[in-house]
Amino acid sequence: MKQVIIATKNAGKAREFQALLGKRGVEVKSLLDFPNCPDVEETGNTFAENAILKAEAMARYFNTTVIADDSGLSIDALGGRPGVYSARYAGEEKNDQKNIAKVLSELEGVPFAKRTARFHCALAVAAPGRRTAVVEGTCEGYIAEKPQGENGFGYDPIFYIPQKGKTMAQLSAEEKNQISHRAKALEKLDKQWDEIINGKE
Ligand SMILES: O=c1nc[nH]c2c1ncn2[C@H]1C[C@H](O)[C@@H](COP(=O)(O)OP(=O)(O)OP(=O)(O)O)O1
Ligand SMILES: [Mg+2]
Repeated sequence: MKQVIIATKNAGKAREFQALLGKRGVEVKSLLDFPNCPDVEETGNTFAENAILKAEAMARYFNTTVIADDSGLSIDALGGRPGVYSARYAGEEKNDQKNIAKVLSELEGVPFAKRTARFHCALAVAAPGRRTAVVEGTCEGYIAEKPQGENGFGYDPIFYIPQKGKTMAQLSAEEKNQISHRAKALEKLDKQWDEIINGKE
């Protein structure tokens, strides 16, 4: 089976890539399989910039093709925050519960119709000696009044999808993987997929 390294230390993302790429006949390794690999500082101003930073650093480190995901939540009533700061919104410890609590308290009193938000995902594909490719996907929804559901990760319990009448965390993994920002971004790599996994290294 073909293998690809996803440059993430986020177990939730890794699980989703395993499902999404498994369907495409590709086995996924994440940085959780390489506990000694270095951390990459996310100093970019956009999801794309951060995805490129992570993918290129890890492509150099492993000397092979690497895909990185930089993603997050943009809330209109908060001027697009937490955005690229989604993971560390309530502090460097990157605690999902604390991040959710901070968002909910900032949105206190904001009526449902004004709680529009979207998940963004930028994927960068980097390989030694090749130009890095970037694709992006989004998923539209509303910020719920309180967390609901146990599935997924991150902000999923407060991300309400009107078409489903559920939060992202109330969807099964299969359902999330049909509509998520990550799935949409990955679809845009499908035409290049053969080249990505068979590319010269
Ligand atoms: O499908 C999602 N469902 C819920 N929340 C999500 C999703 N996708 C991203 N998010 C949130 C989680 C984290 O707060 C931030 C990602 O931050 P981001 O820097 O890209 O990932 P990370 O630091 O957790 O792992 P890594 O950089 O090693 O890939 O956005
Ligand atoms: Mg990160």
